[in-house]
Amino acid sequence: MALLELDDVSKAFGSLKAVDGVSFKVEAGEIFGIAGPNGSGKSTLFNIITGIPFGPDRGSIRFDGNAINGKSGHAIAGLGLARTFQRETSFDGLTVFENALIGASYGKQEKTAATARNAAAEALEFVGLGSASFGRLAGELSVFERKCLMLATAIAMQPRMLLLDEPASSLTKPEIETSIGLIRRTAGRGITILLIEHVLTFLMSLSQHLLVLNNGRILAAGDPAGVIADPHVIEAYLGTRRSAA
Ligand SMILES: Nc1ncnc2c1ncn2[C@@H]1O[C@H](COP(=O)(O)OP(=O)(O)OP(=O)(O)O)[C@@H](O)[C@H]1O
Repeated sequence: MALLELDDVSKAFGSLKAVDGVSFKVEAGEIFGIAGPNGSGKSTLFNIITGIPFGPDRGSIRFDGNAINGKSGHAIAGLGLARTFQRETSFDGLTVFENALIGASYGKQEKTAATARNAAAEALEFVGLGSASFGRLAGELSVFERKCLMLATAIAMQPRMLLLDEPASSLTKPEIETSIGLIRRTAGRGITILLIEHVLTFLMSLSQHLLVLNNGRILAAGDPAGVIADPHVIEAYLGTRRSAA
């Protein structure tokens, strides 16, 4: 059984079909990449999977055997599905440790206060925000550190699956390399990863499966090398993106 399964899922904003009849499966343990031009529906897809801030208009979404369409974002997170956001999102007035502790308080497993603190500390160390960073205010971190904090907060939830929305955006080349290693190591913890990214080298180096969206619909999906060689993909996406990636 797939860990995540979408069947004919759609979401419209007025007459705009942002996600239009999308079906795919993500197997446990894989890194599954999603590409597509600006406005193709990638973030909306993440929103409707996680229920943050809204679910789909129609279609079925199953996670770990549970129907999750229509459930609240809180309930979905509680089943072990965590996400990060395209823009660095943290509680800027709280410390690094307090942010991760909030993540650790969510998630599938009930945690005692001590277990939650351990999960928060371990996740922060894992992403490279060592104990010297714990007392810093999140709002004072660099963009890269804020992305690491967002990842640590999600990992502290101890999810089965993590949805990463453009983790490489606004990063320098060395930071992108570090981020690739970090995502590989995150998958190595047994966390299944669904990854949206514009930087194609990033997606290609990480993903076992690749899906390309265009105008809310699936343009191509499958083995990454085959997908990026698809003429429809080259026309709709890579033709304008390859030089920028
Ligand atoms: N809350 C909303 N209300 C109205 N329209 C929306 C809303 N969210 C997204 N859209 C529209 O839905 C379409 C898909 O947007 P979405 O953000 O999902 O695309 P994307 O592929 O993630 O784009 P990008 O790569 O630029 O982040 C766009 O036309 C966008 O303007």
